[in-house]
Amino acid sequence: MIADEKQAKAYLREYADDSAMSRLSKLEVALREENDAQNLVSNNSLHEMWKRHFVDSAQLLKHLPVQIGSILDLGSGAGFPGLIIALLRPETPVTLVESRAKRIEWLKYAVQLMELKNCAVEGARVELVGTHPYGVITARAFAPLLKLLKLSARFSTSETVWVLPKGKSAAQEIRNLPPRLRRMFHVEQSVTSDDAGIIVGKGKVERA
Ligand SMILES: C[S@@+](CC[C@H](N)C(=O)[O-])C[C@H]1O[C@@H](n2cnc3c(N)ncnc32)[C@H](O)[C@@H]1O
Repeated sequence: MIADEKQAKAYLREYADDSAMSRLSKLEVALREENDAQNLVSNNSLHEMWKRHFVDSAQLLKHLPVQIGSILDLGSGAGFPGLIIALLRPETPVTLVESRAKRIEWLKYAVQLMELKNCAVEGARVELVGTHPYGVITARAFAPLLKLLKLSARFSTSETVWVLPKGKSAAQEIRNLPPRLRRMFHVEQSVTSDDAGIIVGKGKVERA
């Protein structure tokens, strides 16, 4: 389990070269500033930004397939997890979907600041985004699992991998699914909290 910011940086070092580490530092400074103007992340997470946001996002990489067509992050908000995944998987196209105007502006700024050529911001409600197949669908703190699946089923194929950080509720949310969906998903342990789980699954959601 990652205990503190020092361990969080050491964890990220396994995925990030010097350039990526320096871009994470830039993101940290910019996010602190922007958080004064809009509430992007909770103030009590600011003293543990590397653990609570950067590692919490980067840990999803170990659940992704080696070959991915492209990644969809729903309700990206401050940019987690999509912004961090885009930084650490520069060869993979990542789309961040966010509906709130100030957050869309922030995400566009952060993509530029971090010089991410593989990251697009779709500034719209998920319901209005054009249907394309994605290799990976992710979302953190976006919606309860069943609602999330209803909103994003049309982006999935038989090869889609779902990677959904969910906190304490992960196992219960799977139990609440109808049986045909329940079979698709399991919970992996988070490295940022003993209590937190990541819902991982594969396949097309036909009807949620
Ligand atoms: C609680 S925040 C989580 C942000 C980020 N994923 C994180 O974990 O830090 C949820 C975000 O989803 C966005 N959102 C909610 N409903 C949406 C929708 N239907 N389409 C697109 N974005 C949505 C909100 O504007 C908000 O920024």
